Amino acid sequence: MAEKITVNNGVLNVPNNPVIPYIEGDGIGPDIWAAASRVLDAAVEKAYNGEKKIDWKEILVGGKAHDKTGEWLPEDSLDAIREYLIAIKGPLTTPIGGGIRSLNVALRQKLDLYTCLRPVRHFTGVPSPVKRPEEVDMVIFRENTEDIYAGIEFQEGTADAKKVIDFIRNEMGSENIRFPETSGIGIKPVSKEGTERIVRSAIEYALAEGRKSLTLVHKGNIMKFTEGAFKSWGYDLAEREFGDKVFTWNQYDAIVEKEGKDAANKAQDEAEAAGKIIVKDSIADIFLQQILTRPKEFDVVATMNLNGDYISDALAAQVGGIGIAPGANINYATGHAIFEATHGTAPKYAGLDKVNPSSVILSGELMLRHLGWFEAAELVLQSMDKTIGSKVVTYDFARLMDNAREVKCSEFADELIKNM
Ligand SMILES: NC(=O)C1=CN([C@@H]2O[C@H](COP(=O)(O)OP(=O)(O)OC[C@H]3O[C@@H](n4cnc5c(N)ncnc54)[C@H](OP(=O)(O)O)[C@@H]3O)[C@@H](O)[C@H]2O)C=CC1
Ligand SMILES: O=C(O)CCC(=O)C(=O)O
Ligand SMILES: [Mg+2]
Repeated sequence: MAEKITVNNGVLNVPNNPVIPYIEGDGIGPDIWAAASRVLDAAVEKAYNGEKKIDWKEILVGGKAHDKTGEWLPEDSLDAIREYLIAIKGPLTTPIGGGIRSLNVALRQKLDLYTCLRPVRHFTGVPSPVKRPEEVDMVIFRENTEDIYAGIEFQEGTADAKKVIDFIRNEMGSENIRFPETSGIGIKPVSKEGTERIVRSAIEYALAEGRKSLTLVHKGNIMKFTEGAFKSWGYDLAEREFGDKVFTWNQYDAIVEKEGKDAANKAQDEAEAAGKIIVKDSIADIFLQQILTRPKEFDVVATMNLNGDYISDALAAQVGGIGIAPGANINYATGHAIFEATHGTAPKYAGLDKVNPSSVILSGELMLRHLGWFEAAELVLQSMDKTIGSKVVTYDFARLMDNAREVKCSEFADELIKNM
């Protein structure tokens, strides 16, 4: 009998037949969801000989919801995720420059899914534009509820924009709005609480997974009280809450000042040898260069919303592209989580049964792992390795590989199931 997943003190209780809501998504959503759900079902069936099975429950959000109910994000759908805790979704369209605000962002905000977890690793045989893609093995913790991404914006020419601009100029005395008559305005909230909970999640993950370092990525030299504060709050939290489990670059600098560079290097070497997490930071622009030139130096990454958005697509390119980039939006305290691919609705490919379903399949793999269904998750990974290794791939990989056999989205799912 199908049952609900429940949570007790942050620990999930997962029955053998959990109800899991899914949102098919817009654009390529129906193609990739059809392929992904078959693969996930097959992995669970094979791993547990039919003892476990997911009871998928469709919920409507996006174009399909609007067509059927007149609403883009029906309250019923939100209630279903609140009730069943864990959901998985395809991509949802957001119009540019006007129209509805992002439903993807709204889901994250309404359910307070503050962690956007995006692991980036290379699968053997996947084509890449870089020489050593196997050196990329990073896990991005993107803050998911704040920053300029929160959607607090005032359109150019409106009374609201004028009011905000007048306030900034007249009450706050700022002369820095270059063209006050024709500016739109966006607000960038970054809080101590928001920073601390994402950095805490990232350090807990790094410790649990035996990772080596955490890099706080920011543009704090320019945006001092938002991105700069993220860095300072992050270091403070690491030292305060994780004590001798971490060694931070703050501590390194303090040793340099008192005892010199050699002593600081020695302290860092000792910390590494003792298995402590090295907490460091990097300014966002140079970080984007160094993930290309020195990927081995980066491991777990914590950053704000917009940086995390850019970084996740840039890193995905290094390991074969956005067609293979999974993700999850999680609130570790309430137990709510929505698993979703990093990419969007790729409208030009909608309905062609062409695109790579791997991002949603691997988001499902993350979900299985999150549920504690490790055997099924492993089957998905093994079969992905085997299928790509035999050069049976969708168009995105085929165009970068020699002698590949290009298959459709649904055929790629068939191959994965065959190879389990
Ligand atoms: N979480 C979400 O639901 C997200 C939603 N969006 C929304 O999606 C819409 C379209 O955004 P857009 O900027 O075009 O970005 P997309 O990620 O949708 O697509 C950009 C390009 O990425 C490649 N791509 C995307 N998905 C796949 C896949 N599964 N397999 C292979 N290649 C893939 C294609 O490249 P190529 O053309 O080279 O083949 C595609 O043209 C927008 O409305 C945007 O707001 C965007 C990101 C996330
Ligand atoms: O919500 C959207 O339309 C885009 C979101 C996005 O790019 C992301 O979360 O990576
Ligand atoms: Mg994005």
